[in-house]
Amino acid sequence: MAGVMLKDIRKAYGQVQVLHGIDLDVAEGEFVVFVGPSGCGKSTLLRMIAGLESITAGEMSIDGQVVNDIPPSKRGIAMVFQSYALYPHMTVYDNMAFGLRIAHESKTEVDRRVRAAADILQLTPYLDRLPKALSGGQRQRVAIGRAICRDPKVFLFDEPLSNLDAALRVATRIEIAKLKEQMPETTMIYVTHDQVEAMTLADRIVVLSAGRVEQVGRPLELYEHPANLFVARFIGSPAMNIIPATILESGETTRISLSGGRSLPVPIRTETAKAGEAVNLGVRPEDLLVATGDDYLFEGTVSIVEALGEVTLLYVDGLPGTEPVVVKLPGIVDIRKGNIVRLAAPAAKLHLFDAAGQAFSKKR
Ligand SMILES: Nc1ncnc2c1ncn2[C@@H]1O[C@H](COP(=O)(O)OP(=O)(O)OP(=O)(O)O)[C@@H](O)[C@H]1O
Repeated sequence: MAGVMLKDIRKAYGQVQVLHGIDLDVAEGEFVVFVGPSGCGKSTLLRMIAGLESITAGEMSIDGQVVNDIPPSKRGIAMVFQSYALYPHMTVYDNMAFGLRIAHESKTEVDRRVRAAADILQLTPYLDRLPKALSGGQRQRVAIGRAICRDPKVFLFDEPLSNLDAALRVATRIEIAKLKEQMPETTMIYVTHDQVEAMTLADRIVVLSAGRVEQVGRPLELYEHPANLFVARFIGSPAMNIIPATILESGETTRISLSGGRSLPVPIRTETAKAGEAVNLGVRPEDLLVATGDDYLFEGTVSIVEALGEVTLLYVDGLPGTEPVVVKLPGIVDIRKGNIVRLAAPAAKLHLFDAAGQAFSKKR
C-alpha cells in the first residue's frame, strides 16, 4: 500500500518550531491537497515527505516503510516544483529521460516510458524542442512528464501552477485532474494556496495554520461543515461573514440575538452553551438573499456594489461593530449604493461558533 503516514511530525529550524505535530494518513491512490496561508508550513511538510528536509521528530512511512532516514531517491516519490526545474540545454525528450538514464534503465525502456508520458501529456510533437521554445504551460507539462516517467508511488506537487497565467492555470489544472484519473493507484500530495485547485482536485483537503492541522476533509465537507472559524473563513470566496451574537436560549435548537438587536432561531444544537454566552453567527455571501417580508436577519445600507456580470457583490453596513456584510447575488441586480436592504438566509445554511471559535456541530 503506497500510502503516506505521518505520526506526530514536527519540524524546527533551530529554536523556531515550524510544524507542531502533524498526524495524517493518506491512502494509496488518494489525492490530498495541503492549503493554508503563507508561512503555515505546507511546503516544509511536503519537502519533508520528499526527503528534502529532515524530520525533527515523529515518524513518517511511505508504502508501509519508515522513511525518516531514507534518502529522497529511495522513497519512490517524484516531485514537481513551481519553477519546473528543467535542464535548459536538453531537449524535452532528454529532460524526461534523464532520471531513467541515471537509474541505468535500458534504452528501450527509457524510450517506452518517455513516449508513454509524452502521450499522456500531449507532448509528443515537442520531444525534440528545447525548453526555451515552449510555453510556460508546456514546460510544466514536461516537468510533470519527467516525474511520470519515474513511475513513482507517490507524486508530490509544490504549487505547480503558480507561475502560469490565469488561462494556462485552468488548462493545466484540468490536465492534472485527467492525470489523476489515468494514474488511479498513484498517491498524490499537492500544495497550493489556490482554493479552486484545492476544491477541484482534492479527494481530501488538509487545512493548515501556523504549523497545525485545522481540519481534514472532503472539499464540500469543509465548505458545508467547517470545524472552526479559521476553516470557515479560509474556505470559500468571498469569505464567510462572521457576525457577533449572544445566545438567548441554548438547547437542541438555539435562539440568538445579533449585535444589532434582532433575535432569531438557529437550527443548531448548543446544549454545551449557556444563555448570555457570546457566539459568532456565520453566513456565506452566496447564502444571503434580499428579503421582501419581515423574516430577515438584519437591515442595512448598501455601501458598495460590484457588478461582475455573472454575480453581483453587495457590501452592506448596518451591524454595529462589525465589518460590512458581503452578499453574493446571482446575475445582475437592480440595487444601488445607498439602498436599504433586508438580508435573509435559509436557516439550514447558518453556522454557529463558540467564543473559542469552534463550530457547534450542525445536524447532517
Ligand atoms: N530554512 C529555514 N530556516 C528557518 N525558517 C524557515 C526555513 N524554511 C522555512 N522556514 C519558516 O518555516 C515556516 C513555514 O514555511 P513554508 O515555506 O513551509 O510555508 P508555506 O506554508 O509553504 O508558505 P508559502 O505559501 O508562502 O510558500 C515559515 O515561517 C518560514 O519562514
